[in-house]
Amino acid sequence: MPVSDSVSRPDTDADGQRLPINELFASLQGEGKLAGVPSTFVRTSGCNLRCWFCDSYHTSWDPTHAWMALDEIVAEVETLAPTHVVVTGGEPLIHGETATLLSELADDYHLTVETNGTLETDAPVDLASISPKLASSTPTAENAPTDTDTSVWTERHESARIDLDSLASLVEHAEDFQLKFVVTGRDDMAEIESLVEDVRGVAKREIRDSDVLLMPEGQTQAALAHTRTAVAELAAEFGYRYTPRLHVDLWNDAPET
Ligand SMILES: C[S@@+](CC[C@H](N)C(=O)[O-])C[C@H]1O[C@@H](n2cnc3c(N)ncnc32)[C@H](O)[C@@H]1O
Ligand SMILES: Nc1nc2[nH]cc(C(=O)O)c2c(=O)[nH]1
Ligand code: SF4
Ligand SMILES: [Mg+2]
Repeated sequence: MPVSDSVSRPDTDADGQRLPINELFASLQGEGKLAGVPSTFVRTSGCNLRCWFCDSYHTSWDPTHAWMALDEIVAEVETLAPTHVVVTGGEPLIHGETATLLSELADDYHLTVETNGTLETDAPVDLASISPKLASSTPTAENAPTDTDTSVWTERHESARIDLDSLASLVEHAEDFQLKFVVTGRDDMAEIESLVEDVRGVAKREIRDSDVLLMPEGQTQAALAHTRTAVAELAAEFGYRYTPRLHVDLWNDAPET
């Protein structure tokens, strides 16, 4: 269960269901099995985790957003050209309304959900893009992207970051899935191997090595320059797939890309 999404809901809900939207834009899918595919991104705000490296700081550590009615979101998606929609965050599955949005889009769009894998959904999903968070993602006083005391999040993040039942449910539920790990270096590999085996043990669906993707940690082109070659070589060595971060290669850390 989410421990806190850091998003206070408005008092009234006269306009029907709404979601806190941080940004909504068309770009190319930059990560994973569909890298390069023109896609519309709907980024919800609020997260139940606090990765120290989060590249969407304004949806997790310091959430900002406009409350948009689901009809408004669908209308905005319809003004954009892509036939693929990526619902991301923050953690989109902390909001029950995300399932309604996905249902409303399902007939007309290919739907990817980017999720940290701690929550289940019964919504229609074509690609569950699951990014389980490793021990190396846990915030500490040294690495947290804020000066305020984050010790409460060190504990919350560490205790909430892996939920095997949710991981298995997401793997089983969607048309297709990927397990997309953010890799900081070789020290992450033992945990990845053991977690993949654990999920294989509970999921009633085959998880091929080609469903396991290693993605270099890095929010900027300069940071990725330090990680991508080593992570690509780890993928080759362990037999997993490598995914670039095309959007960072192309547009660095610009918003709405
Ligand atoms: C901002 S998250 C939102 C979705 C969800 N909360 C999650 O973590 O999967 C979108 C994707 O960016 C990845 N990500 C976030 N910060 C990153 C970083 N510094 N380097 C590489 N990938 C990162 C996440 O692992 C996830 O795959
Ligand atoms: N171009 C682009 N591709 C992405 N794939 C996953 C993203 C995300 O933030 O979830 C993302 C993103 O922010 N931009
Ligand atoms: S789970 Fe996703 S949105 Fe939440 S802090 Fe980690 S990378 Fe950011
Ligand atoms: Mg992103």
